[in-house]
This record gives sequence, C-alpha cells and structure tokens, in this order.
Amino acid sequence: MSAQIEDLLSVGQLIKDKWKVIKKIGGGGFGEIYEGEDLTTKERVALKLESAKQSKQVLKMEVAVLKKLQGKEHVCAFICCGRNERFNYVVMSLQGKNLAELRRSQPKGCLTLSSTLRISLQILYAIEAIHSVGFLHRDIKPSNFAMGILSNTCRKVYMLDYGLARQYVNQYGEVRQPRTAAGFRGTVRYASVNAHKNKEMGRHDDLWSLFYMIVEFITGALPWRKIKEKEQVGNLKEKYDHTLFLKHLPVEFRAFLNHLQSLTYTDTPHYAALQGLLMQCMHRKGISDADLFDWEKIPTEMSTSNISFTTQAAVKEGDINVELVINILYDVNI
Ligand SMILES: Nc1ncnc2c1ncn2[C@@H]1O[C@H](COP(=O)(O)OP(=O)(O)OP(=O)(O)O)[C@@H](O)[C@H]1O
Repeated sequence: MSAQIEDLLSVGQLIKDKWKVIKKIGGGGFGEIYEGEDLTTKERVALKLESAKQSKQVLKMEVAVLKKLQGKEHVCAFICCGRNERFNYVVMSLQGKNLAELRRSQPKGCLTLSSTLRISLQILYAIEAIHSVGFLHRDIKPSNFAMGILSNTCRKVYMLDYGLARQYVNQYGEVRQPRTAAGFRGTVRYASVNAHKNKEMGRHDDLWSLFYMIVEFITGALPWRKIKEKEQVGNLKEKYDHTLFLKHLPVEFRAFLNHLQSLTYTDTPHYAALQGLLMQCMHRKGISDADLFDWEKIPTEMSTSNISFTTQAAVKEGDINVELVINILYDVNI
C-alpha cells in the first residue's frame, strides 16, 4: 500500500502574501498545479510546484525555458518563481482545458479535421518557437497543450511543461554532438521510434510526437493505445507501416510524413513547408479560422451516447510518463 502523499499547498493558503490558492488543478508527473489569484489585481494564475525533497528536480529547467520563450506566441506569461524549504514554485498565466481533456469530451473521442488542422498549425508554431531558442520540448503530447481561458485567448493553443526540455545547441548555436546513448524521455504513447531506441532526440522527434497526436485527434486512437510496456510499444512502432495512417488523413499528410521520415538528428525541419501543408489542406477543405472548434459547438442528442468504453479506458492508460514510473520504481535520476 502506498502512503498518502500530502499536497504541498491547501486552498486559501498564500504564496509570498500575493497569490491565494483557489483550487488544485493537477498533480502532474513531477509536481502539483494549482489555480491561484493575485490578491491585488484579481488576475487568475497557475502555480506550479515541486517538492524540495524530490530526487528529480525539473522546475529549474521549466523556468529557464519559460523565461527564454517570453514574448513568443503560444507561451504562458512568466510571472514569478521562488523556493522555500518545502517546495520550488513558478507562477505563470492560467490557461484552460488541455487538448487531451478536450478530445476525450468529444463524441467517439475524435476531433474534426477542421479543429485538428487549426490546433496542429498552432502547435507547429509553438514547436518551432521552442526550437528557435535552442531547446527541444521532448514531451509533446495533448495534455501539454491547453486552450487559453480569457475571451481573447480561448481560441489560442498554449504549450505547457518544459520540465523535460533539453538544449540541443551549444554556445555557438551549433547542434550539439549526439550522445551515443541517451535515456528515454517523454511519454510512451507519443514517443518517436528514435526515442524508444534511446537515441539522442532531435527536433524531428518533437514533430513525430505531433504527427502521432494528429492521428489520434482524427481517428480517436493510436494502434498501440492498449499496450503498457514501453519496449512492446517501441517494437510495434518500429514495425508499423506508417503509411497506413494516411488512409485516415487528407492527402497533404503524405508529404508531411515523407518529410518527417527524411529527417535525421542534425537536420533543421522545414517548419514552413509543414505549416504550408496544413494551410493548403485547410484551404482545399474550405476550413476557416472563424469556424467553431468542436468544443465550442452546442452538443446534440447524439453526442455522448456513442463514446466507446475502450476508447475512454485507453486514453487513461496511454498517458504514462515513463520517467515518473521509473523514478517511482527505482528512485533513480534519469
Ligand atoms: N499554466 C497552466 N494553466 C492551466 N493549467 C495548467 C497550466 N500548466 C499546467 N496545467 C495543467 O496541469 C497539467 C499538468 O501540467 P504539467 O504538464 O506542466 O505538469 P507535469 O507535472 O509535468 O505533468 P505531466 O507529467 O502530466 O506532463 C496539464 O496537463 C494542464 O492541464
């Protein structure tokens, strides 16, 4: 039996006499997330905490990358950070529901092509932005993207969680030499074949994870959704004929997949070409930015009756953060 781990904060508690804890919104792999309120401005904020005792400290990386990304679109505003004897914390702008929750809330657990293309385009810009400041995200997955919460941000996608980020360039801006073996980082369901093989991850690996996200948004599931074991998922992905996905995707994704398959560690992805493919597809299908997102539509009678049990269950089990599991099992620093 595992001991009940106490929350680092409780509702009503103050941080730095400035931010009041409103409610807990998540207990992620490496910490806790709370909604808070700035007592002076009444602005709603997100408070992300990690225990000072935790063996794997990731908040330092989170703060470093978040600061580097300030001023870019699709990035939360950095407000403050600090530490005390119990925890490290970062205060940032609060966002809304993440894309994993939004997909699951849809009938059959799928998004329409219209919503998928428009959010994927924004995610591509976000990935390009983090790469442009010299970092890889290394945990691209639906729960690491959220829609804004304000009237002027609720149609914008925000990238979250830089705890597993890694600098891929040296001080001269050159791509670092790849290590011969690197530990697995990321989340099994969305990890690239490269990541499964413990190869040094590059910019293309973040894009592979986006590709898997797109397939899941459109079809509601990935072929390895029910497999828990990391090695087994890796083997299946390696053997899997990825062109089979193209049956479910618009023709533009042939070129998208071809480009991903052509990339190696050192290559700079052609972000503009990938963005152009998504835009071309939107244009061809008559999709407009003004269209409603799936979650903005008023639900019809049908909407909840068709959700398959297996899809819902699969969603839960796929979101395993391997690093967390390994940390719990062996208490090792990866
Ligand atoms: N700024 C924010 N505003 C609103 N919600 C947030 C914010 N940051 C994170 N969250 C929510 O908390 C969840 C976990 O956050 P995050 O991924 O940063 O933490 P984590 O500990 O690394 O979790 P995981 O291991 O699941 O990736 C997110 O999926 C998101 O729903």
